[in-house]
Amino acid sequence: MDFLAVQDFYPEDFAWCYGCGRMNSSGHHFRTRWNEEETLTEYQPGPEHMAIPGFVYGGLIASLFDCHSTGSASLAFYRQAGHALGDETPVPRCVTASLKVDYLKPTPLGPTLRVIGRIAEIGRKKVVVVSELWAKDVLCARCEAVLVTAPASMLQNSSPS
Ligand SMILES: CCCCC/C=C\C/C=C\C/C=C\C/C=C\CCCC(=O)SCCNC(=O)CCNC(=O)[C@H](O)C(C)(C)COP(=O)(O)OP(=O)(O)OC[C@H]1O[C@@H](n2cnc3c(N)ncnc32)[C@H](O)[C@@H]1OP(=O)(O)O
Repeated sequence: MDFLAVQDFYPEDFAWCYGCGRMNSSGHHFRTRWNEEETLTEYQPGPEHMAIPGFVYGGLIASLFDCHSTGSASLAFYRQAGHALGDETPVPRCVTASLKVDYLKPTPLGPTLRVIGRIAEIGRKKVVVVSELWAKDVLCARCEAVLVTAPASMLQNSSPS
C-alpha cells in the first residue's frame, strides 16, 4: 500500500464492515487518510456499480460517504489525542448515528471518485463530518454525518462466528 489508511488500523474484530473492513473479502475496502487538515477517500467504481448506463448507483455513494465519515471521525479522535497512524494505541472505532446525503449532479461512472471531508465538530464522543464527492472537477454529492464512538462495552464478541 502506498499510504496508511485508518481502516488498516481498526482492531481486527471490528474490521469486517462491508464498506471498509479489510477482513471482508467481499467488501469495497474503502480507505481513508488525512490530507493535511482534510480527510480523503478515493474509490474507483466498477461497471457493476451502475445506476443507469454511465452513472454511479446512489447507494454506493452513500456507502462511500458512510465509511469515509466513520474513518474521518476515527482519524479526528486519534489526532486530537496526540496519536498518528502506526502508534501502538488502538484506533477508536465509530458508528454512524446520522447520514444525510445530497445528490447534486449525476455521478459519472468512469473517473476515480474523491471524497474530501472536513471535521465540522468534535466532542467527547461525537464528531460531525461534512464531505464532498468529486468526479474530476464536478461536485456530485455532499454529505453531513454524525458519528459516535462505539462504547468499549459493546466492542466485545463482535467477530463473525
Ligand atoms: C454495525 C454495528 C452497529 C451497532 C453498533 C454497536 C456497537 C459497535 C460495535 C462495534 C463497531 C465496529 C464496527 C462498526 C462497523 C462498521 C461501521 C460502518 C458504519 C456503519 O454502518 S455503523 C451501522 C449503522 N449504525 C448503527 O447501527 C448505530 C445504531 N445506533 C446506536 O447504536 C446509537 O444510537 C448510537 C451509538 C449512534 C448513539 O447512542 P448513544 O447512547 O451513544 O448516544 P447519545 O444519546 O449519548 O448521543 C451521543 C451524541 O450523538 C448525538 N446523536 C445520537 N444519535 C444521533 C442522530 N441520530 N442524529 C444526530 N445526532 C445524534 C447525540 O445528540 C449526542 O450529541 P451531544 O454529545 O452533542 O449531546
